Amino acid sequence: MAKTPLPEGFELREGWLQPGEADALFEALMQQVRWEVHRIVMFGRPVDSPRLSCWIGDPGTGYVYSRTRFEPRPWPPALAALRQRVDAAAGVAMNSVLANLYRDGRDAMGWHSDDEPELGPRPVIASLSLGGTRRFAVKHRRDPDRKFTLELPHGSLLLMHGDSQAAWKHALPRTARPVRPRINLTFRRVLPPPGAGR
Ligand SMILES: O=C(O)CCC(=O)C(=O)O
Ligand SMILES: [Fe+2]
Repeated sequence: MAKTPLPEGFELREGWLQPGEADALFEALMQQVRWEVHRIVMFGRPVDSPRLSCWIGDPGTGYVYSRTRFEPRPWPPALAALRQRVDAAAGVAMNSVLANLYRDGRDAMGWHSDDEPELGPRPVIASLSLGGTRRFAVKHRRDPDRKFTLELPHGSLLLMHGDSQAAWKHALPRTARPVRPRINLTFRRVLPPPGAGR
């Protein structure tokens, strides 16, 4: 069936992983990832983020997120081979991934863009979804009439590139529907700080 094309900079590949492969990856990540509550700063106050997370990456890919610095944990075995496939799909050598576990419909992520300076001006982000399908909401930063939602099913890969972060915000809203736990992996390429390697 024909689907409405997404705005430039967004591309959804459903069934990027076969269901069996996606099931196995979900189970492996549940075991291998050190899931923790990240504290973020909101309106100047520290709050627990409503989900479990783990920042994973190569050494030197420390990352500031919601004004909190995270040092990456090493890559779990389940991601070692997957990483190369993500790189091939995205056309970028990813060096880090933010893993999020949404335990139920109350876990969520608020409106933001992945526009941290460490990612450079037009980052490529590859977002792999596993487990329960959740709705991903996108809205334009300047034009409130431009917005859309996407269902992100088990095994799907959402690629965001170009102006997707500079011009748009995204969120993973809460839902009152019963939903299975969901893991999302957003692979990123953190650039070395200016002056590094000289
Ligand atoms: O869970 C999702 O699909 C979104 C995650 C996200 O936006 C992020 O990690 O920056
Ligand atoms: Fe994001």
